[in-house]
Amino acid sequence: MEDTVDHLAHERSKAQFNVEEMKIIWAGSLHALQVSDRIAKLVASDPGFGKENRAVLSRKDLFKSALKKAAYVWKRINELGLSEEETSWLRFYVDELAYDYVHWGMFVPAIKGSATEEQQNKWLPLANTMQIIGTYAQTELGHGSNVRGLETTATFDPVTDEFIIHSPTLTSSKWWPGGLGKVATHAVVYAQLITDGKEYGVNGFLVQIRSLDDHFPLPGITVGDIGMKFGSGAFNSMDNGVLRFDRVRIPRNQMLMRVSKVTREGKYVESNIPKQIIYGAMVYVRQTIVADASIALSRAVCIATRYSAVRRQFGSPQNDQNGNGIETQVIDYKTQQSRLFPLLASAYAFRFVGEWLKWLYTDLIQKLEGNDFSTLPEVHACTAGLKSLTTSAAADGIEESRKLCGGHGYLSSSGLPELYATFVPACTYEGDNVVLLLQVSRFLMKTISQLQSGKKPTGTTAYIGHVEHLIQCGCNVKKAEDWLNLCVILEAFEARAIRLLVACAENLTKFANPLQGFSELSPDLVEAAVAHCQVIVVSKFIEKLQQNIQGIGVKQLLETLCYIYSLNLIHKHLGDFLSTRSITPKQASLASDQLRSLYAKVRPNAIALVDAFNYTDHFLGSVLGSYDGNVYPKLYEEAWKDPLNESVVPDGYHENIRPVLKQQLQNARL
Ligand SMILES: CCCCCCCC/C=C\CCCCCCCCCCC/C=C/C(=O)SCCNC(=O)CCNC(=O)[C@H](O)C(C)(C)COP(=O)(O)OP(=O)(O)OC[C@H]1O[C@@H](n2cnc3c(N)ncnc32)[C@H](O)[C@@H]1OP(=O)(O)O
Ligand SMILES: Cc1cc2nc3c(=O)[nH]c(=O)nc-3n(C[C@H](O)[C@H](O)[C@H](O)COP(=O)(O)OP(=O)(O)OC[C@H]3O[C@@H](n4cnc5c(N)ncnc54)[C@H](O)[C@@H]3O)c2cc1C
Repeated sequence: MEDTVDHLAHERSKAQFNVEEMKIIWAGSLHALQVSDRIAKLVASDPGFGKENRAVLSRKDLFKSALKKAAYVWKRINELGLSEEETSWLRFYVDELAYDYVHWGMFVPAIKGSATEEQQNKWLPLANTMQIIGTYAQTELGHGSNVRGLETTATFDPVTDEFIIHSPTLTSSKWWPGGLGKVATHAVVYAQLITDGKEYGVNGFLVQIRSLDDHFPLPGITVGDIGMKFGSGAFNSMDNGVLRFDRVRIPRNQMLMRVSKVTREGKYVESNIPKQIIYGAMVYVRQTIVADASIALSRAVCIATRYSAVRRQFGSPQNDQNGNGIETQVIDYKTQQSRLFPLLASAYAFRFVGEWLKWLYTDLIQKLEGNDFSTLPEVHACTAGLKSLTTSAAADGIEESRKLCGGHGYLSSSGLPELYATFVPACTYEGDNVVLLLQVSRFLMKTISQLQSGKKPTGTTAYIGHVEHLIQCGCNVKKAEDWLNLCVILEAFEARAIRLLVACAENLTKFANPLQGFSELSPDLVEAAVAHCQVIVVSKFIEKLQQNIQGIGVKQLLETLCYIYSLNLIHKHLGDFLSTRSITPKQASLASDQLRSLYAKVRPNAIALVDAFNYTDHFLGSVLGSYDGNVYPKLYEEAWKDPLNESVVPDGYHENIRPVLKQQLQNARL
């Protein structure tokens, strides 16, 4: 008989804030909550979107199942006439990685960002109706981070008015593009443009790779899948691919020509649009990955928090002297709280910074339409830095959540192993996280050097303009409660960041060769970039608190989470804060005292804070994290579904177990 008891009801009754209002804050608006909730329920109730145990499927079955779901997604979108907003929620809740992620997430944005209006008019209707399926073919076997080092060539032939796309070496083979291996019919291919015997750097080209009639590769094209990836399920439903060109010809007008073009005569012509716009699809996706990080982390934290409230270990004050009675909920252990609650706070922090980053990106797009490119460097630095910071923290946080669930967290049915395996490559794709932080530090060093010429930093670097104050200011905290001041916290973060940045800038001047200096100091530069990105996250959390926040207790809880996020970072990066004298050892110890009180404030609200994510059991896909907390029957039931339990005596018994046992028996008799 099905258990309908809510095992977490008592926990829910302890909440000191309005959960429904918090749901609105998490979703971004009442409208967003209503739409997402409606689509989540639609997905959860449709058997076509049922989640099989992906971990036990063979690669081929996994891939076939992802194809089937992607086709069903497309069918339902069309049948239901879903809007763009509803469609993205649908994909989100279906939660199955397939070629369509790269088609919509990169191929279409690359065309929108780098193609001329005429080219967009031709290609976007085809892509938007999926008459063609595209991928983003930039990375090669030999080069991923170093985009300028790509080896694929696109040589203009003025006789036929065509480009010849060629893979001159093994290392020039395109390697990794999602959806390329088995599905994509087209690709935006990044290649070195050559015309009139001269090289003009990397540009994008729209290339058809498979026949639209029989799906065979077109002449001159070699294409396939690059093989199994990390973990069970996870990215293995995606056909990341390899692609080689043997002098494949495409019409000249399939070069994406918004930024620069090649004329009929073969002349390379640059526009006044910055060349970096061809990297625009990456900026777009990095911004979306920050939102992914908050989702992935909140999902793991939701599972770990609910399970921690259900799981009991060891005695409690209510026990009798024999240790019998109610055991302690593991969420009540202070060590569990000090590991779990900062992750909960980070999930909220990343949600808010992601929301702000989306605004910053939208603002950039509006400015670009008016040929205003002024904010591009800052948007590049923010998207690169925040993508790096949030994905690294989320990946670590998912793994910590697994450990917080003890042994059961290691079971596939906990949902955590696959969540980790699916999310961890976000630290690499769309730019290796260290490489991206080096981009941020390059931008920051430039900002600092421009101070001397009187240029006033703006936006996220505005605090750098207060360098004199921040270099010499001291933190005023004298007792633990003094840390409950957002201005004090923000100033400590700004002081630490600027002191690290200025130290890097000063050290760089000691090198005659700036490039050598940059390389020599790169570990310090990365640390300074992280400190700067943390200033952004903390300040955007604080800005969120200044908005009109409705609902009993909601603002107070968010403030508590903001303090936990910040003070825990101080605790984690204590070396930086102390070595830059941004705080004293005594203040560091007061921050730890304050953190303990903050954890106590979160404790009664923990379950309600994860309920506010509004995740369905279908989306969570975890026997440990289900809403009702009915963990043990679900774990037990799930175990019996494993293919190994289909027979009582396993396949292979007669060949490989019985002979061993027999041997043991004979040895014993001798
Ligand atoms: C689903 C299964 C169930 C499991 C559960 C899962 C649930 C989990 C929940 C959520 C998870 C959701 C997961 C979703 C998954 C989605 C699928 C994702 C698909 C992934 C697709 C990936 C695609 C890719 O990776 S595409 C390839 C990306 N490649 C890179 O990023 C390369 C990185 N390298 C570079 O960007 C550059 O080469 C460089 C910037 C590092 C260096 O370039 P270079 O030109 O040499 O640079 P430099 O000289 O330093 O710079 C020149 C100036 O240009 C400026 N600049 C550089 N880049 C940019 C830019 N992008 N925009 C603007 N400006 C830029 C730079 O600052 C310099 O400026 P300056 O003024 O001269 O200083
Ligand atoms: C799941 C997945 C999906 C992907 N999808 C796509 C796709 O759809 N399309 C596509 O084109 N690509 C895709 N990629 C490729 C991805 O973009 C690259 O792997 C990524 O940009 C990193 O490049 P790399 O592999 O060359 O790493 P490398 O640059 O070789 O990095 C190796 C190591 O070197 C370090 N390093 C490199 N350069 C520097 C430096 N200058 N200073 C200091 N350290 C450095 C890095 O930090 C790292 O530790 C995907 C990758 C993955 C894992």
